[in-house]
Amino acid sequence: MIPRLDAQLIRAGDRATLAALGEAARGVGFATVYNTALTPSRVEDVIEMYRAFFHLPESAKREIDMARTGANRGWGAPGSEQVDLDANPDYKQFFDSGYELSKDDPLAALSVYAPNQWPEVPAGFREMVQAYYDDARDVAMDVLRGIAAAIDMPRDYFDAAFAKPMVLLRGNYYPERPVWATAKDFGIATHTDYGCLTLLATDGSPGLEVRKRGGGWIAVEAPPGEFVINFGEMMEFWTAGDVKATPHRVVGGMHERISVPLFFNPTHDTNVAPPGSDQVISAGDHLAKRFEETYVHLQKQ
Ligand SMILES: O=C(O)CCC(=O)C(=O)O
Ligand SMILES: [Fe+2]
Repeated sequence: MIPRLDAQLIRAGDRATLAALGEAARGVGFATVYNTALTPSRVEDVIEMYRAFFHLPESAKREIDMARTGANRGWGAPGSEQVDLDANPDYKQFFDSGYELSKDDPLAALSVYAPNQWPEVPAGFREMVQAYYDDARDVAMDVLRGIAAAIDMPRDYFDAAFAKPMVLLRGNYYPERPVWATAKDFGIATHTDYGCLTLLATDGSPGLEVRKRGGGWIAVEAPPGEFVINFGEMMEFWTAGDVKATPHRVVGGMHERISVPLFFNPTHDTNVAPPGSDQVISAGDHLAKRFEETYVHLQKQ
């Protein structure tokens, strides 16, 4: 149901692989990819680095709490994101880092390019996370080129939109599902991602569930080194609904779990409206709007 695809075959333009990718993009909206430039041991190291960060005492994480800022860089406490307004805020914690512009860049004041906040410990956290950020962006760009080809667009159709991309890298930490959790409490409640493509690494634990077109949920698991990919709202706009942004969630269970999504969002000024329409949908406006809806400290009410 969820296809497993070889990233090198996507890159090489292998017909059968692109056909499966196109089918996933138009259908269930999820696939997994393996055999990327990011080796399993590299991904494991990154996951363990995030785990060490999340295991720090709360006081250390509070030092870089994003709730003290007007943006979304640094630590997000439990209950600080509400992705579904019909559910309670998520019980997960997370750490977000993103694209930084030089101070004199005309877009530098926008909150989608806010400066990162790094913890002092664990040692080497910043370096490891930044190196992963750079390499995961290349993997995501390659997959996106494959998708363009798979849906009969020029392979480089999306390239120009990623010059100053609002790419966000997140570490999610799901503790054991709390005893107080009700039917309205989730690790992450049902949502669609906001951008173009999400490249998700997990520690291999189960938890992610993907909504089937006809209703019901499919569990998706991937060990470190195999990535779950899915498509976001901007991609659905941009392809006039050809590519699907599929709802997904994590209810959470008996064991802690780490996942590391890279949200591959384009440059702020990109128009992600359907090609040939006279609509304008600014990627930056859409992202800022979704952030203001879902981060509790940015909600306006
Ligand atoms: O942890 C997961 O498997 C999914 C996380 C997710 O959907 C998200 O962070 O947007
Ligand atoms: Fe998601």
